[in-house]
Amino acid sequence: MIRSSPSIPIPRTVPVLPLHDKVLLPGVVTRLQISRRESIPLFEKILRTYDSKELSKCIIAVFPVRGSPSTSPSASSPSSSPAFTSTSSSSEDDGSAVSKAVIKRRQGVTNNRSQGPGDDEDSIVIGSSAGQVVPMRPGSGNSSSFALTPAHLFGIGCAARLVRLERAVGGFTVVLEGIVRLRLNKIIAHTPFFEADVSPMPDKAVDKNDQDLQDHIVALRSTSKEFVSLLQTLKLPAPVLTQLQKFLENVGLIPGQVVDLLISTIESTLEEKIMILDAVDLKERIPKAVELLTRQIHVLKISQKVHDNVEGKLNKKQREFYLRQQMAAIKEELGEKDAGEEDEMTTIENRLNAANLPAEVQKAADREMKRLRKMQPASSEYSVIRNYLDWLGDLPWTKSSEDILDVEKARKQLNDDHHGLEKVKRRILEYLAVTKLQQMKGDVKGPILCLVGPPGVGKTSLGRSIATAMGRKFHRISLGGVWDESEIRGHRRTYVGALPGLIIHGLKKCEVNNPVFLLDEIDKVGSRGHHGDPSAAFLEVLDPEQNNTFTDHYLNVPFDLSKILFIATANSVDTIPAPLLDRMELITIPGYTYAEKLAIATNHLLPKQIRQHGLSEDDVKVTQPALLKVATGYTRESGVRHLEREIGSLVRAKAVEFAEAQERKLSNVPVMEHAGKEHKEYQPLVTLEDVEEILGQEKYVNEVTERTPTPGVVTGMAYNGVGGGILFIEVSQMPGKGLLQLTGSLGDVIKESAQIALSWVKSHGYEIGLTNSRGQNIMEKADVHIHMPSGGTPKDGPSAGIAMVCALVSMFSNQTVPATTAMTGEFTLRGLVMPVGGIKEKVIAAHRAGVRKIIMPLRNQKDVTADVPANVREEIEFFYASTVWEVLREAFEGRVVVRTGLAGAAAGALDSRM
Ligand SMILES: Nc1ncnc2c1ncn2[C@@H]1O[C@H](COP(=O)(O)OP(=O)(O)OP(=O)(O)O)[C@@H](O)[C@H]1O
Repeated sequence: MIRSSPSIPIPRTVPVLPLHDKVLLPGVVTRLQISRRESIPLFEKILRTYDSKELSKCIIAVFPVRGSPSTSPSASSPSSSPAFTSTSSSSEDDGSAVSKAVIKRRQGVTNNRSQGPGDDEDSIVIGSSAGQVVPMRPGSGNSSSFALTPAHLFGIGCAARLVRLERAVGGFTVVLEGIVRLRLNKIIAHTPFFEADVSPMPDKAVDKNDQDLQDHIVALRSTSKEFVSLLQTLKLPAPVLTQLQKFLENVGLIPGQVVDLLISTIESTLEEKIMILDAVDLKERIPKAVELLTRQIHVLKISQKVHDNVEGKLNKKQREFYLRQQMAAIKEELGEKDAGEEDEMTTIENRLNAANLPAEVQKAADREMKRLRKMQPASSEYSVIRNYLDWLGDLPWTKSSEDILDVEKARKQLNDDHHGLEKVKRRILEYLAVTKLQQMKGDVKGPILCLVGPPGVGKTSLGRSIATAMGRKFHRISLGGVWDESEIRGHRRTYVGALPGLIIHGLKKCEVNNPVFLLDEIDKVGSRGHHGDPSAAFLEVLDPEQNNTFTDHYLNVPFDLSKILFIATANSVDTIPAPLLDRMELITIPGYTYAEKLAIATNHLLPKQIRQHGLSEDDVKVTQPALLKVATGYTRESGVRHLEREIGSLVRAKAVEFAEAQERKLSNVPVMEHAGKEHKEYQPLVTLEDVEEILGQEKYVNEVTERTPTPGVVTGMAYNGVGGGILFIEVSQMPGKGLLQLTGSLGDVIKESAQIALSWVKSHGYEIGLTNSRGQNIMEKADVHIHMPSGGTPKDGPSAGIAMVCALVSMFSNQTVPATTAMTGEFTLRGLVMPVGGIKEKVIAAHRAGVRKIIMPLRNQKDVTADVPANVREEIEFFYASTVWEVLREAFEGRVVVRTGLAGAAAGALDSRM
């Protein structure tokens, strides 16, 4: 509140309130918290003496205190607020040294100085009538042990009227109104509180003829007007402003009061305020005040300018950043934070700004930033949030690489990198062409490709070629053995050490949001792990309708995966869950024939290995028969990975020879004498004979062609997801009671096939010519044992049915089936031959193994014509059967007596039911 000081009579003796770190000026109302021991008795007494209505009659003298050892600025009353406050509040607990210059002048007026032993500068007695020297206790270090003496009181103070007095925790709350300046003549009582003899020093009336004074008043008027108009921009309450303006109209009459009031509102130090209190003469006070006001106006103008800049030119985020910088500077000044820490914040913020986050993500980032700012950097939560923000900042939310959708270029790339695979390449090019058209329309929602085939047939390298052809980044995610959903989707942040999943990790690594992701071995993803089903996570990732809002558990904000080109690979589709399979377009890559392997080795693997070993194509040349031998004698696989490894060994051996030859050349040692050994000149050519010398003995012999036909042994054909192969079925009988024994790591289905085969043979023993009469049991006194070698490899499925029938008939009839004749086909109890899968792989593998005649179900004929390469078909004789009678006739080439009349009737009856 602003009040003009009324003319109130001031008693000559008044109680004293020592004021620490604060100055009360006439005309100003202030609120104080009283908690010092020295002041409490005064207010206790006032409360006892005056009732509340008479309180305003109580006059006390308020003198600033100097020399208090506690010189730290008051935390509860910061004097830095530029805002205008007519009623200020302060704790008088805090002490501060007052300006020595002012004090010294005052000392000359009222104090006697006593320089006794042990006295220091502060041991001053105010007023000789006090009659005593009160030395300050040496070493009194804190405010609680600070013993106030009259010597600490400043010589000029202010008479004050009590406006309000209330008890508060630990003392009192008082509101005082300054009335008039006072001079401290002497202290006349010390306990329980100081009482002093004082003389009021009211401002002299303004002498209109005093030109000096009038000039000062003119300066004061214009400065104070400018000051008040600036205050208006700070949005002070309107009533306060009008009151202030009215008050200023009287500046010509009461310039002293105007000065006192304005000075108490502006930013000024304690020393400056004491200077104003001390300036009793108006001609001294007004210029000082004008100086302080002018300074304040400057400060206000600058902050106004900064404010306008911040408001006008910067957007919301920049303004926040700017203000935060200011705050950082203030905090640093106050010693509350170190500069390095703020730097870290700025770094994170800059990174987030650079990441161009989508609105929803930005919101999450802002929220976490806010939390981070309030945290201690040493806390564990701090690093968790910091990590999270790092992830947000590192992800390519909007960064894409430019696509090259040039079908011709892609065709060239695929042809350069891969031999053959015509169908696969055609399908990939179709896919790229469609993607290109879709992209033109701005709608990219192609199917997910899944390359299915045995290991080493080039699925991964096809994926890489697609990425290169499109100019996209390539990332391979190996899914073999992924059992937890969280490996794909990440862990929630509530877990200690939580991290995002494989998809988000891949994106961070690629640094763009449209890479090619190769999901390798998607068929090996474990379903139903302990912690959620990982294949279920893929349902979302691979669904073009849903994956634009894929939410990783760790990030907890959606990331748009729709720009990623997903290509999956699998060895077999059997273990891929149906819903996942449904989302993918399958492209099957069968195993290679030897002719294809030879071409791949010649055109790709050999040149690649030569390059990798630092040689040139002229340094190593391998003949075609030698390469074929490496493929047939040292590898047994559908793909070419082992072949590449063996070729690598071959090239390495040649590299050593080559290096030695180079060394000899450099040291000029004659070829024959080097190191005492005999050396031939380096030969780049590797021939058929050299292969065994370099790679050692052949690992695989052609099992089929090397075998002599044996009764009870038949060649079957297998396909187990990682490629085709041949397998042998061995049957023997021994004395017993008609039991069947099965070995060779067989599954339930294959075991049942064996039982069906045995039952059929037993029931048709007479027709096949194994028994002489219909009722005779061929196993009356015998047990039968069926074994399939490679006991370590699990086998299952119904496709060995007809091979088992032939093996049993062969054993019972003692007739052989040629080893180069292989067969596959499911067999029913009624003698029907049912179609089976994996024909292409089985035929190619059998061809590799040396099989030259294949018996298979009639209904598989179309697979042979459509899928089996022509060169393989040409070298194999196919026989298609629909009943087991036909199989037996073809397998034994007429050597088994089939009672044709009966068998033919049975076969005809069966045929009509098919
Ligand atoms: N048709 C081909 N032409 C040229 N190189 C080929 C061909 N097929 C495979 N390769 C080469 O064979 C090697 C193995 O291929 P890759 O790693 O792509 O097999 P994969 O099918 O992905 O196997 P896996 O299923 O075990 O991951 C690679 O070096 C690849 O370049």
